[in-house]
Amino acid sequence: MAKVGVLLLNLGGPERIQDVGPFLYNLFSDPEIIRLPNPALQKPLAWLISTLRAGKSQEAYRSIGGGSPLRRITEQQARELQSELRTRGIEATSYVAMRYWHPFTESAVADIKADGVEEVVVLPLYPHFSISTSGSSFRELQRLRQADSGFSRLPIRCIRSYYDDPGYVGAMAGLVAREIQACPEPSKAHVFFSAHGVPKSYVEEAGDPYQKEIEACAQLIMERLSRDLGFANPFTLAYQSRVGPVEWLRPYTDDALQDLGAAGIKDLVVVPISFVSEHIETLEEIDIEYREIATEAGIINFRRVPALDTTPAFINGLADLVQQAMAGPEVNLDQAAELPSKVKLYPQDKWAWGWNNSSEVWNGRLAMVGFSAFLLELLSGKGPLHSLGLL
Ligand SMILES: C=CC1=C(C)c2cc3[nH]c(cc4nc(cc5[nH]c(cc1n2)c(C)c5CCC(=O)O)C(CCC(=O)O)=C4C)c(C)c3C=C
Ligand SMILES: [Fe+2]
Ligand SMILES: [Fe+2]
Repeated sequence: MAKVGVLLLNLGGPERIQDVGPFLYNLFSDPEIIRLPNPALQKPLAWLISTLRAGKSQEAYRSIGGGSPLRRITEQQARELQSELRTRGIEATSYVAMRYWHPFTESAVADIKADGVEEVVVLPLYPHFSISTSGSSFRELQRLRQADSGFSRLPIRCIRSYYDDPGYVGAMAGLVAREIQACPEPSKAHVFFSAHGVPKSYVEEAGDPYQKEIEACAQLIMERLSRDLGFANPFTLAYQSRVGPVEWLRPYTDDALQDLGAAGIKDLVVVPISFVSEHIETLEEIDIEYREIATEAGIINFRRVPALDTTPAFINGLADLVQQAMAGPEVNLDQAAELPSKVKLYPQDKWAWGWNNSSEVWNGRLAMVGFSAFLLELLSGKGPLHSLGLL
């Protein structure tokens, strides 16, 4: 039997407060996170945004103990998946590849090669595909494969997403059911799915299937709750973690919580739907920030469903996915990262008046020109801001 390497993809998180700045710089340097018409400006802009955001982010990481638990949990998931696969007679070894922090994708690939792995199964720890998450990690792996003939020779089977997989959906429904049952009047609890947001343009202009996969997933979890346990609770889906000034998927979680409070909802079961591990956006954003907003809006009982972490039903579901992938054809990284509709992100080259997509593109371009001039002035010490005594 071939030696199988299961490569788990995740985003990574700063383990100590001093990691926050460099972690954010890596994240904002990724064109799949911030898309610029001019790639030369990516790094300067990443530096600027990470510098501006670092204070707020550090404060959030401090409030959850000084760092992200993502590496510890992901490595635990990897160990438990490996042991489940071995129990099933599959000689697999699992590896963790983080996109923006340690252990980086390069080091996972180096370990795969050093261990003499003969075939690879790529499994994102993102159940729903997005350009900004699995898509970005697939592209990073593709770059490494193209630069390395040893790695590129290994057969590869990529799992693109599994938002509709019965194992994953069942594991989520099990966790949601426990929180509904813990409510004073279970049948009255309102189920509130809070998915990580993405900018609206990813979906509407670039063809990101993320929103469709999230909507279908929430529906499937509710159907499973109804089929297996007879629950017929009302539910809402909203999007959290907005960053920057552009429009993201709506409704926003904070607005939706206020609306539900105003509508008289008292018992809320909050389901963090895009995440399979506890991390800053569950522990800080939901448990602290959104809980406060909900309480102010009149919600009395705010119960947050825990993330899947190493829930046995989830680990079993992941093992099933790996087994299915191994039994199926090769699926390369290009196929895994492909978008259903290929739409250019910056199609509007013609000027058009008004607040429209074209004006947003031109605003972005003008901002880039202004930003470059500012950087040049900072470096050269000469320019209009110095003349005015502002620098
Ligand atoms: C600016 C754009 C961002 C997009 C788009 C985005 C999408 C996205 N992210 C996750 C999951 C995670 N994000 C995490 C951290 C994180 N993400 C962004 C920005 C975007 N994410 C920032 C700035 C940060 C850093 C934290 C902060 O300052 O807010 C993490 C790691 C968290 C940890 O514990 O360290 C995860 C995981 C998903 C699922 C997603 C889109 C589908
Ligand atoms: Fe994120
Ligand atoms: Fe985020």
